[in-house]
This record gives sequence, structure tokens and C-alpha cells, in this order.
Amino acid sequence: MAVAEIIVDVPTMQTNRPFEYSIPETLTDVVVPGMRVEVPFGRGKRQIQGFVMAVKEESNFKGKLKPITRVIDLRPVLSKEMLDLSYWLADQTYSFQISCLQTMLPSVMRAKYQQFVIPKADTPEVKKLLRGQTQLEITNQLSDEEIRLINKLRKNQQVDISYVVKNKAQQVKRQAVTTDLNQIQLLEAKNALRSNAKAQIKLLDFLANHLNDLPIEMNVLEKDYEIGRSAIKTAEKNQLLKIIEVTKLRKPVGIDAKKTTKLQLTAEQKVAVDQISTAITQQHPETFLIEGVTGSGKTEVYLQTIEKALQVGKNALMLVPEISLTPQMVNRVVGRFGDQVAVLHSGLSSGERYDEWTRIEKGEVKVVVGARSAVFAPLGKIGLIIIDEEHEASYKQDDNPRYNARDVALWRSKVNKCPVVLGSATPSLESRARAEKGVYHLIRMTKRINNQNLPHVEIVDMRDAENSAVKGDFSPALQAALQKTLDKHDQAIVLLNRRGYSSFMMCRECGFVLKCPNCDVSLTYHKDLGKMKCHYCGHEEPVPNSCPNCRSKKIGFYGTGTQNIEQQLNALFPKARVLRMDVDTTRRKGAHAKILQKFGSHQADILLGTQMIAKGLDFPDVTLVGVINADTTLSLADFRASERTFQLLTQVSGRAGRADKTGHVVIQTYNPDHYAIKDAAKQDYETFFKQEMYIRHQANYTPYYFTTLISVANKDEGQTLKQSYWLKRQLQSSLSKDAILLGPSPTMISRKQNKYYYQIIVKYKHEPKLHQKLLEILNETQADAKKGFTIAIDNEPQHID
Ligand SMILES: Nc1ncnc2c1ncn2[C@@H]1O[C@H](COP(=O)(O)OP(=O)(O)OP(=O)(O)O)[C@@H](O)[C@H]1O
Ligand SMILES: [Zn+2]
Ligand SMILES: [Zn+2]
Repeated sequence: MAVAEIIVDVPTMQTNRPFEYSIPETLTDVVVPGMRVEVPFGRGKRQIQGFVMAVKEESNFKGKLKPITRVIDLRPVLSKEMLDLSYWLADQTYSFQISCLQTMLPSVMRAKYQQFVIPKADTPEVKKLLRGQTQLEITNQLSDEEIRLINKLRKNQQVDISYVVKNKAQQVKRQAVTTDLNQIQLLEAKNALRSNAKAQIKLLDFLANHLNDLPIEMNVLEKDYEIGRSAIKTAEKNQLLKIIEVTKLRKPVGIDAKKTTKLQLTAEQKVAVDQISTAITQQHPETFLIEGVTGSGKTEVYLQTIEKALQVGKNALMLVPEISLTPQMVNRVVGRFGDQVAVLHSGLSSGERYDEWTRIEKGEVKVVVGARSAVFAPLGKIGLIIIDEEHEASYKQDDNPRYNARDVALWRSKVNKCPVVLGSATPSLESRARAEKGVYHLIRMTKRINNQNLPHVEIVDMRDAENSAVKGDFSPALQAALQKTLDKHDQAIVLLNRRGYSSFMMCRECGFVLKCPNCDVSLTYHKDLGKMKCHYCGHEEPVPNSCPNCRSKKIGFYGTGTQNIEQQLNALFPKARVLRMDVDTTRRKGAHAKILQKFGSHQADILLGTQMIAKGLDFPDVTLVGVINADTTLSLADFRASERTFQLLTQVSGRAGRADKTGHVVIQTYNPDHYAIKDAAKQDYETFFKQEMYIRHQANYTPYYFTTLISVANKDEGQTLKQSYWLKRQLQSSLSKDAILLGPSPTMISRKQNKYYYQIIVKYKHEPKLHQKLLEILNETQADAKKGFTIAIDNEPQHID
């Protein structure tokens, strides 16, 4: 009797291992690894889902095995590679294996969908099965007999199984506005109106200027442009526009990509392409780190190495940071490889996402571009994996399973025997340090395309009298630079650095930031405690009312919003067209791409935004980049504060002067002498790397030490603390004296949803017992859910807060 090993969908410590079930006679040959099945679990008659991990002939179990109830999938949804990966992933991230398996599937496969048998041949067996229907829905009403038949026909390629997602959102019809008139006709109609017909004037003006965006949904007009329904109805009556019904308006990112062909490589690009190509042909699982200055043409290297992989009959996987934020990059890949590309990103509806996933799984595409979770794409024959902007923290998932896509990519590269390319103008310290040790192969690209100079960067010291005298946030130097740019009809990008916003204290007189005496990170204001606290060691002190450095009273919480900056820009430059990009203006699906498209076609002069405008953008008319407040990231209560600041400033500066015009950058700061700011001004990654490595070495941080963060949560604060100290003692007993244990200390928001959060940080070099100990602790504490404790373990956390 055949036996299946199954991971059941019960995320607890006791069930975190395969259980054996017998495969009923009727389902022999149907049940294969990677399929989901329904099985009875526990005492009652409860039926739950499970993943078949393996099938074998005999059981080691003495008693009688329960049989599988039915199969959920008629074809495996996870490959052997993914099943193997799930073991490793669960172990690495201290997660339940079932969570890892679920994470690998697109979300729709966890939600509601229907399965259909689609005929592919006209044989008597197919006919009998379909009983005259064009397709057969698979329900649990089908007999095992029928399931067996379907399975056999599928193997003989006489039928196919397709999943159809019940996607309500897609079927909703929306009202939209369009017009047959051209711009001149619209403007004439507008001029014919009485001057008090304000709403009509606004509407016609809008239409005249947005002809390319039509049809546009009525609720978008209402919400984004404050054009009401009554104005639209009036215009419809006057035959100036039409109201139509639309089902789906937004094109997925990438669809309007123009076809491109290979560029002639520069000498530096050629070296990179050659080395990577060799590894592709030799099937060598080597990791390359491309450290290439902004505008050095890394994208072309990616494209030509992907092409190499396709030439030798392989496929390529490319990861980019949260993809809806980088439509330009997606367009470039689609522009080169067209239909052979599948795009996976959060901007797609779940149905669209599922369609892309299916195309990959069926082997219909050769290139996959996607954000973090695309690292699990069911792509076969992988010949190359690329991770662009490899330093981005978003490659690490913040929730369970807390995996880093880079590590998963390295795992897949070994299995697939293919190279991995990590690219960035500002590599993470970890990756650059690995290249230093020879673990990664370093490729440096030091010149911009066409030998363009890197932009000239001006640092403005905000402590100077003339700067501290101005009302508002724009120094005279930045104002002058903006004016000059507008006069030349060039474009400017203005960055408002929002991370760490207003949670730390800074002196506006001398730039002093309150730091922890033990940890060299900023202290964070805890509103609930009314105190300044360190997230690492728990040190606390009262909120100062004058600057400990210069005695000035101008010490306070620091931060301005983008809306406020936008108003200041409008007041200073009334004629300038300003686009604002922040969480508020990009909430709507596709809004991000729209703003960039508008800026790219020069329908605006200034793009004002938060971190999301800092990277990847390539606009030839941008000659000025202004940074309002370089210091906020510097003051994050995180040991990566300097690294994040350097990355941000270097990346954003790199947006200026990328084509044939020279770029200029103005950075406003209260810390003009800080090395992260000075090195970023010179776009000098190597100098920054050396200095930062020295500091990490002094303070025992990554990459000299590994870091594991363990957080404890409980509804009762006393219990949380008690448990935290218990945890610390447990750890101490199994660690060598070289390991460093910090905490317990409260996290940034120490109380969320009525639970108290405390954390312990372990810094270590070599602790062979730690991993096992952490698993034991999990077993011991998480088995007893009644106590209400939650322990989360984060290996190499990206944020500590
Ligand atoms: N060989 C080439 N010949 C001509 N133009 C090129 C070549 N390679 C790249 N370019 C152009 O140079 C510009 C900058 O390239 P790209 O955007 O790839 O830079 P990057 O290294 O990714 O920079 P960043 O890190 O700032 O995003 C692009 O407009 C690109 O089309
Ligand atoms: Zn501290
Ligand atoms: Zn001061």
C-alpha cells in the first residue's frame, strides 16, 4: 500500500513535521509530491488541507494509517525544487514549514478558485468524461474513478487543468468619461462658457489637457481632481463628452514598453557581460557583485546577460525592489524581450497575478521580473538570477517567514547551477564585505555612460546664520539652484527624507542628536513613557529641554510633511508645475507609474517626494536634485543609519545629469561633516565602505558579527519582561562568552494591539549551539499557546525598532 508524507495546514510546533497517510487504491498514481490533498486530522472528523511532500511504498508506523480523503489539485502546484527549498527555508527562518509552502504559492491559490478540465483531444474517453460539456468543473462530487481518468488523460495530454479565480473586482463595471472632440474643440467650447460656470471650465480644461489619459473613471475624476458628477452630466447633455462603461482600465505596468535592441557596450560593460556569460555557459553557481556608479549602465549588462542565458536554452529570473515603484526597469526588460517576459508584482490583481504565475509554470515564458516573492517563481531551467538594487531592505520579508530573497536566490543558484548577479551603486556592507573576502566576485563599473561626469554636489550647512534665518525649509542656495533650473526649462527632483520622522531629537542650532551612551545609535522618543530610550540596550533618560551640547532651547522633534513642502514650493515658485509623490498620492493602483510618466514627458518641472523617488529613475532633463533634510535617516535608531543615509543620498544624487546635461545636487544638512554625507557628496562608495567597516568593527556589528533578534510579546507587561529574562538566561547558558546579548528592551512602539513587545539582540561570530537552542526555545514556548506568549525570531534583521 502506498503511503504519502504530508505537511498539514495546522501551524503549530507539534504539527511541524510530515505525517503519514495511506493512499487509497483508487488514487494510486494520482497522488504525487507537490500536490495538495484533504486529510482527516485529529480526533474528530475535521478535514484539513496538506501538501504531499513524498510518496513511498511502506510505512514505518506500526498502527493503521488514515487514508487521504481527496486530492485538491490534479497537478502538482509545487515542484521538487520548491519542496526541497521549503525544508531549508523553514529551518533558516524558524518558521512552520506549512507557512513556507503557502508563501511559495501565489495568494490566489490560497483563496477561492474553481478548477476545470479543458479538453485538448477529441477521444472517446475525453468525450465520456465531459458528457457533452465544453469543460468540466472539478468538485468534490467527482468519483475517485473520474479523478483517476482525468489524471490519466492529463498525463497523455488529452486534457488540461485550469484554475479560474473568482475575481469579483475584475467584473465590476465602472463609469468612465471620454470624448470625441479634439483639444481645440474642447478649448473653444470652454471659451464659449460664461465665466461663472467654474465647474464646466475646470472640466473642459482637464479634458483638453488629458486627452491621452481617456477614458478616465468618474470616481477618479471626483477623488483626484475634484470634478463632480453634476458637471460631467451637464457636459454630457451638451455633447461635449460621453459616459461609457469600462471593465478594466489600467494596463499592467510594462505593457506600453517600446521595443529596444542591444546597445553597443562600453568597455566596462563588456568586461561584466563577458565574465557573467562565461559563468552562464559553464553552469557555474558563482555570485557576482556589480558595484557600478549611478548611470553606469548596469541595466544593459542585465539585459545582455539575460540574452546570453536564453541563447544557451536557459531562463532568467530578475528581482527588482517593490516593482510598482520601478516601472522604468520593467519597461526596459519587456522592451527587450517582449512576450517572453512574465511580470509579478503587487500592483496586479490576484487574477492577473495568477495568470502570470500559470504562464511561468507552464513554461510559456523565459524571463520573470518581479519583486521579493518572485524568487519563488515556478521557473524551470534557470540559467541566471539577477537582483537589482541588492542593498534594498525590502528584499527581506518583515513577517513570517522572515526570509531574505537574496539568500533564497543563492540557494536556487546552487540547485540550478547558475550564476547570481547582485547589482547596486551602493552595495550593502554585507555583500561588499563578502566580495572583499572573495566569496563573491566583484565587478566594478566606475564611469558613467558617455564618460559623463558624476553630478556636482553642494553641501549646505543649515546651522549657518543665513540658513537658520530663513522661514521654511529652503536655504537661499537651494532656492537659487531651483530658480536657475526653472529658467533653463530643465527639471528638478526634491527629496524630503521621511524615515525616522519626528521620533528623535535634534538641535536646530548645532545639529546635535541625542544618542545612547552605550550603543552609538539615536535614542527614540517613547510617547507612552515620556522618555528617550535606546532600542538596543534599554538605556533611558528624560526628554531634554535644552541642548546638552550648546544649551540652545531650539532642541526638539524634527520633521515636516510633504504637503507643507509642496505649499512652500508653490509660494516660492508660483509658475512652476509641481508633482508630489508620497504615500498619499500613490495609494491608488497605477498612480505611481502615472506620476512618473507625467514627469517623464515633462508635464511638470519639479518632482517632490519621499524615499520612493530616490532610486532607479532615469530622466534626461533632470539636472537638479535637492535634498531638504539629509539628517533624518542619520538619526534612525539603527546601526545601519549611516549606511542608509549614504545609500539614499548617493542614489538620489545619481538622478541628476544622466544624459548629456551636467547635473547639480544640493544637500541641506545639520551634519555637514558626517562621513556618510561627505562620501555621498563625492559618490565615493569605496571610501564610505572602509570607514563604515571600521565603525562596525569597533562596535561589533554586521558584517563582523551575525545578528539575531528575538522579540517577545504578551498582553501582560510583567509577563513579557519575565519571559524575556527567562529567554535571556536560556540563551546565556548555551552561548560562549564571545557572544553578546543585549536587552531585553522595549521596541519602538512598545505596545501594539494591547500587547507589549520586548526584544533581545544576540550578536555572535561562531555559536554552533545557537540555532538548535532557538529551535528548542520555540518548541518549549510555542507549544503552549494558552500562555499567550508570542516569540518571533529574525535572523539578520534589516530594521531594529
Ligand atoms: N552601452 C550604452 N550605450 C549608450 N547608452 C547606454 C549604454 N548603456 C546604458 N546606456 C544608457 O545610459 C543610461 C543609464 O543606464 P542605467 O539606467 O542602466 O544606469 P544604472 O547603472 O542602472 O544606474 P542607477 O544605479 O542610477 O539606476 C540609460 O539611459 C541607458 O539607456
Ligand atoms: Zn544603548
Ligand atoms: Zn545644540
